[in-house]
Amino acid sequence: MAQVEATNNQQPATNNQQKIKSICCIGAGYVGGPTMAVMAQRNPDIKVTVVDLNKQRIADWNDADLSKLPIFEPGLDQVVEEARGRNLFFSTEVDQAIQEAEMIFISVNTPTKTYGKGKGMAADLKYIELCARQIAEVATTDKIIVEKSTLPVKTAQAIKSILDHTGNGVKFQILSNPEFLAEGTAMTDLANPDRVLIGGEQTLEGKKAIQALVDVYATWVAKSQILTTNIWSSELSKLVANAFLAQRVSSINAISELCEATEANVEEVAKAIGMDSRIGPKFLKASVGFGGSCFQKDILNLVYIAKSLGLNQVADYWEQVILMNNHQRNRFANNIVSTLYNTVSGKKIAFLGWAFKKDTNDTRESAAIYVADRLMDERAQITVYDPKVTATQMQGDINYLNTRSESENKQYLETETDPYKALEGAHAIAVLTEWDEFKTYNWQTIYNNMSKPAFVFDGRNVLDKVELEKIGFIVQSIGK
Ligand SMILES: NC(=O)c1ccc[n+]([C@@H]2O[C@H](COP(=O)([O-])OP(=O)(O)OC[C@H]3O[C@@H](n4cnc5c(N)ncnc54)[C@H](O)[C@@H]3O)[C@@H](O)[C@H]2O)c1
Ligand SMILES: O=c1ccn([C@@H]2O[C@H](COP(=O)(O)OP(=O)(O)O[C@H]3O[C@H](CO)[C@@H](O)[C@H](O)[C@H]3O)[C@@H](O)[C@H]2O)c(=O)[nH]1
Repeated sequence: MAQVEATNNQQPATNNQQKIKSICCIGAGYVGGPTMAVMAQRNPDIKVTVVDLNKQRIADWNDADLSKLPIFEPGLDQVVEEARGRNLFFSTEVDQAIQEAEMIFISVNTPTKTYGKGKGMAADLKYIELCARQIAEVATTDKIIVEKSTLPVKTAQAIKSILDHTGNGVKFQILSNPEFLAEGTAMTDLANPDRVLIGGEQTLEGKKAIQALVDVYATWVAKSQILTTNIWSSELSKLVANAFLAQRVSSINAISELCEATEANVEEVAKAIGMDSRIGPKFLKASVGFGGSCFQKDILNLVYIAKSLGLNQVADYWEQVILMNNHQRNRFANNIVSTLYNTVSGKKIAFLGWAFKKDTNDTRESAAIYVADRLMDERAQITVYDPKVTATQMQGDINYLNTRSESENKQYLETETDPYKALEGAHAIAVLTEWDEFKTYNWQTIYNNMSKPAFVFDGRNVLDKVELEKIGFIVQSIGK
């Protein structure tokens, strides 16, 4: 990123610089909601309207009871409470919000395609295109369009082409402003970002648009942290950032298997290599595998782009990050089966955690889903406790895989809202998410109520192995 072209983000706004007064964000999801809440909180003079087609989602954002917000994110409720109704609004009136806004963020989902060309790899841009068409149809005044969603490099060209062919004289500037927040820490990431990246056309009009967005962020982000680039560098940097992060997780997970085979300890290895300032200590936590809506989707997208350009070695290199992650999940599930004397049929396996990481209710691509599916194939009886994920969500996640009928899934997958009940009578416990509360449980009571031998498979290395072994558990961790 240090190599990308820097522009004039240190310069103050000139007299003819546009000062944004009204923002609309299309998409009230995990990104649109928290991002706009912070933007509104930090810019009380700007009216920020977040719109979505999903009526229930908008109703939940407007719920007077802040515990009903559609997204669980520590600290989000306070920010919403401060700004909502003042200059932050959630609405289903998409056309009206588009018309009123000078700047429109597109923050809709860009999932992996499930059909046609690029199926299983390319990003599905149908929601993005729909937004562009709707803006083109409705807009009567000039607008700055901001790509907030994660998009393949060169998407701005397609958006521009749609917008520029309206024939009604309205002028659009397209910016790329990818979001780097991580779920569970979204509010601190947004309040104090490592960097804000803004890409735009390197023309006078493009630079003005970039400056208008820089000014929105500059009310709370130091200008030195606001990086402006050409639009393609910005689009591509988002995919590359996720690929590098995921690559670190797959790298340490690959080493975890080597550690298990050699009596090395992956945490000691991670510490030893992480103290090298060139490597750094972050994102070296071995686990049952990464999940989340972004890593897999974005790497597949990168792989697809490379393949489309005939860059097969580049594609293969990055695809390996995904293959290693799939391997790590399978390895974890297979190890449970082999340790439990090669059969889990009819045995109760209790899962602690279903979310893809702690402090979120998001389950997209969570390793828990794949581990459960594998164990259900072996006819294990799974009981899950997660402090934030609902039973409906868990059933939906398993049904989405289409491995077996919904009624069979119901038969093999149960949910408990009390962790001690979930663990009672279990043959084995599998820790799938690193929720802090798991460390505080009374493990002696849990042991007393389990079938013996009592196994723990700690897919997150969060429990105290030595203490659990003292109680009598047989504990298997990752990479040690
Ligand atoms: N989740 C994250 O942590 C994260 C972080 C950085 C970037 N991103 C990227 O941000 C984008 C959004 O991700 P998300 O997790 O917020 O998705 P999401 O599914 O939680 O939210 C997207 C929302 O857009 C709405 N929507 C879709 N089409 C619409 C339309 N035409 N008009 C109005 N609303 C529409 C959907 O109803 C949905 O509520 C994706 O490209 C993702 O890759 C996500
Ligand atoms: O050392 C680590 C770090 C993470 N993980 C796992 O990796 C996944 C992703 O974690 P994280 O990156 O913290 O959460 P996300 O919300 O998916 O955030 C990533 O994806 C977002 C969407 O693009 C980006 O904005 C963020 O910068 C990027 O960190 C989770 O399952 C984690 O448990 C590990 O197993 N070991």
